[in-house]
Amino acid sequence: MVPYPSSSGRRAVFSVTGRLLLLHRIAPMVPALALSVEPLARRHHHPAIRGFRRGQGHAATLSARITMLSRQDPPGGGGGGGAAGGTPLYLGIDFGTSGARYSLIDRKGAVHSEGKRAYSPPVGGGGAGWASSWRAALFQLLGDIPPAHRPSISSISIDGTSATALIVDSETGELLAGPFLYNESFPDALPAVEAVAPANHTVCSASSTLCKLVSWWNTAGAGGGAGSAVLMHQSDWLLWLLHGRYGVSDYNNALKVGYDPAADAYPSWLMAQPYSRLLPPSVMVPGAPIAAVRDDVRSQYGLSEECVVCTGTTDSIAAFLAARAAGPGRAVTSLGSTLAVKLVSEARVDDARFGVYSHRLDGAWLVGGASNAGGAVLRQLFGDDRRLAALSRGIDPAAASPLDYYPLPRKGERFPVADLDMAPRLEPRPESDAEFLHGILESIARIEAKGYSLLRELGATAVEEVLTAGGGAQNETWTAIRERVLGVPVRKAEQTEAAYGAALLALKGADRRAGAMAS
Ligand SMILES: Nc1ncnc2c1ncn2[C@@H]1O[C@H](COP(=O)(O)OP(=O)(O)O)[C@@H](O)[C@H]1O
Ligand SMILES: O=C(CO)[C@H](O)[C@H](O)COP(=O)(O)O
Repeated sequence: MVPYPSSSGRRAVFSVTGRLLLLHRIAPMVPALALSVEPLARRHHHPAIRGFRRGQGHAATLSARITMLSRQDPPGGGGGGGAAGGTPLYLGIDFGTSGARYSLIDRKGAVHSEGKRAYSPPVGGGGAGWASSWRAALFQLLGDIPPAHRPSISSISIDGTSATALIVDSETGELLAGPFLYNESFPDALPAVEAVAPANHTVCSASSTLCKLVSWWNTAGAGGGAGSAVLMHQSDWLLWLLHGRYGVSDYNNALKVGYDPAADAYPSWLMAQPYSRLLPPSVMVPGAPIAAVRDDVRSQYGLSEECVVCTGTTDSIAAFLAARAAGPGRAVTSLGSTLAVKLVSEARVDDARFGVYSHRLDGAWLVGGASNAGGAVLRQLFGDDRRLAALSRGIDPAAASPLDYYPLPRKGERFPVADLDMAPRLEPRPESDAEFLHGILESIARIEAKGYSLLRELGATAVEEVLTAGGGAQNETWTAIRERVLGVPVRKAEQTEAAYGAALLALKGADRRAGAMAS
């Protein structure tokens, strides 16, 4: 057995099959999550963890396969060279649907290092496997950062997919239930949520975080099983792995559990519910300093004692931040696995009937929603991105496709139509793959256009320009099709990765901490 370096009173050993098992209890603050991690992770002795229990109380054997896709060292500042003169650096990490990425920037916004890791759920599926994949990807990415840069990292922030939540035991750190993913729906809980929330409130969607919490509460929590259970959003949980404190979130992630960003508080109708005690009590602005990095993680990865972990946001808001769109009428469409629109609006608009909600960002309202039609269906139908790019080059974006699809990866749509039972529509399929792709790209553009016109109909500021983020932003043909269909200028953002937006939040958090220390 290979002894795991003991630290803060815990030990774990790798079994001969390279599986990480914990021999005895560990410091309660250390995240508890037992997984049999492929030997790959052995190189990064990340904090040991405890038995991983889902609602059934049985240890789950999970294997997270991590594939390092790429790491680019920036020209001139890469490899072991490190930031010149120890320039303070700010780390953003994005946990999207298909993978995790990091971006390490300086105060001027120059990228000193970036990288990504694809993750895949363990064989046999299972929600719990996602937590182990995310956790493994987090520590793999920290290990991918050039060691020479790490002491200069002043702050860290993480974005995750919205309405993605976990139920954790705050006594042991063990995962009690979930993760419940952003596009999973819990219609069983909808009547109970609609009975307490205002009509058409953001939480009145079966995929809302509140429906996920209430569904768990009705099956496991109400009977007293909720003792020390707490709700954590995906980015809260990943940040907690770094700082070890419970009860902290941000007002973007907390929106879909019912937090009111205008009042900057949970509404009384929510606080009156028995399950409200699971909610994170400290909901802060995105990019607020939380705490220093935990000693074991800091020493493991060579981070500075000054490095501070900061609150995060959701992935599409991080992408919005990266695009630096400013002013009413400016919008960012994230073309990732899904299609998420964010429009800067003077008026707040929330209407669960259409999957429309408003996020607060500093003094503005980001009105929008997210459709399940997006890159996921492209990958499903055309395989890798290179083929997508090659086929796209054969399409004339000036010609409108006569094909009328609704390209969902599976049943269920959130925006601009909130319909759990909406089925994909991808017929008739032409002989030519290029024609088929043209129809799909144009049909997703029509969904995007419908989304922006719906926001206008509901009272939001009219869209004047759209910047594009996410993997689909690379597709110039699609950009041209979208510009024709939307009827407003559409262009690729200079920074298309949400991780860059998370790094900007880390920069804000470092400045907030400096300001607080100075006052
Ligand atoms: N050239 C391209 N044209 C259209 N879509 C693309 C292209 N390259 C990548 N994509 C899409 O981008 C998506 C991945 O983008 P990303 O922003 O990483 O998404 P997420 O964070 O949701 O996983 C994939 O679903 C893929 O289909
Ligand atoms: O679809 C998603 C997956 O990438 C988004 O995370 C999410 O639905 C968008 O939510 P929000 O508008 O709260 O950022």
